[in-house]
Amino acid sequence: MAKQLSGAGLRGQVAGKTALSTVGKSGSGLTYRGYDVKDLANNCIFEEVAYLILKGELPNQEQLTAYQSKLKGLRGLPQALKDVLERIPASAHPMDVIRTGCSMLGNLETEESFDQQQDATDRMLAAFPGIINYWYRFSHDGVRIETETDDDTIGAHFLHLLHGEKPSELHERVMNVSLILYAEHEFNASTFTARVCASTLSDIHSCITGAIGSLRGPLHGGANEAAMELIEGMKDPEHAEESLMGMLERKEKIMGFGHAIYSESDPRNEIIKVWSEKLAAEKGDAQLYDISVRCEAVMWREKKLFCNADFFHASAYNYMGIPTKLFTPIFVCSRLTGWAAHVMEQRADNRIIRPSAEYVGAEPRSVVPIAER
Ligand SMILES: CC(=O)SCCNC(=O)CCNC(=O)[C@H](O)C(C)(C)COP(=O)(O)OP(=O)(O)OC[C@H]1O[C@@H](n2cnc3c(N)ncnc32)[C@H](O)[C@@H]1OP(=O)(O)O
Ligand SMILES: O=C([O-])CC(=O)C(=O)O
Repeated sequence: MAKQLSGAGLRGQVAGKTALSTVGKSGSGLTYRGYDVKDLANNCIFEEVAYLILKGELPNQEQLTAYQSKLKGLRGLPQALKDVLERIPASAHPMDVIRTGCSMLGNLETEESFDQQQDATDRMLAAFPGIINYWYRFSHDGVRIETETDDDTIGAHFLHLLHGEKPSELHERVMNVSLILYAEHEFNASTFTARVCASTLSDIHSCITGAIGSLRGPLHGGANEAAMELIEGMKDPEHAEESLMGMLERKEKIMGFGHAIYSESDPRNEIIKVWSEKLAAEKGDAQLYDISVRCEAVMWREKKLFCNADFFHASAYNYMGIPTKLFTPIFVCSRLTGWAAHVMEQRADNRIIRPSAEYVGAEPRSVVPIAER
């Protein structure tokens, strides 16, 4: 059954055209340029999907190899950017760090004309894992890491920078799946932010910086971190059930559940859930997974609310040793593809986005001289 889309928050209003993705078109599906996300997650690495989203078609082997080697060659960070990152305190939120890093990159390597949009996007795709991990490792461990690795995929590169060693095949695969699942999602809040900014004919770094700010909130990308904070406070499935029942009674919001468009399920959930279970088995510790499964059952039983893409990402990332505060920045490293493709699409057929407001303020009135107020 399709969700009733009306009311506040521009729900259900068509705000433009896109050829990039469909969300919930057949009730629960998600497609990128016509391909089912499940098909892509089962058969591709993230770079193939980034290529598809940014350039329109899946690459052949030769194109993919060339694209991966281009991205690998763009991983180094300018010294001026490293200097800025070193000045950001360890207490900062990594989403603020990546927002600043993106903005600083825009100062150093400004997009001077729209002809540079593909190259500027590839540079950001290659550099974002380095930006976030350079700051993280410097501020938390006091080390200045080399941001260039020889890993073929962005997923492996990210984990390599974070942990200082190449990840296992399983972890690299999960990162690829995760980055594919997060890559694109039509007119969600952060993408719409990027498109509004693009519609003023602004530069791509401004569009992406704004989008990062929108993704940060707990109602959007920040939910994967909030979900982790929730489940790590639960001792076992029984305790999870008890805690959730209390939260529901107090009418608290449960992060990682529900969706603005999907009505019965988020197709990304069943995919990442399977990988979370595999990671639990690898670790020989299913506690977080079992707690998450119980949360899913309770939320459906009590409220008909389902896990969105973020919920099982929490346990999956945790099993791979990723600190909770880096969860949403990984989302950024992926969604950058969708944001940039939307910026390009907006630029190709642009009219400034400028809706109207229903005025609900004071009736017309005159200024009373300040001495008489
Ligand atoms: C990658 C992503 O960005 S996915 C989204 C990540 N965000 C979250 O997980 C945050 C938690 N979820 C939510 O806040 C919401 O479900 C959103 C923001 C995702 C969607 O918001 P909406 O479209 O306004 O939700 P919707 O119209 O379905 O809400 C219906 C009712 O269910 C309630 N509800 C929706 N989600 C939840 C939840 N997670 N916990 C508790 N109640 C909820 C709403 O409060 C609303 O109740 P009301 O009518 O009494 O106000
Ligand atoms: O579409 C939305 O509103 C939020 C979402 O799931 C996403 O951006 O991936």
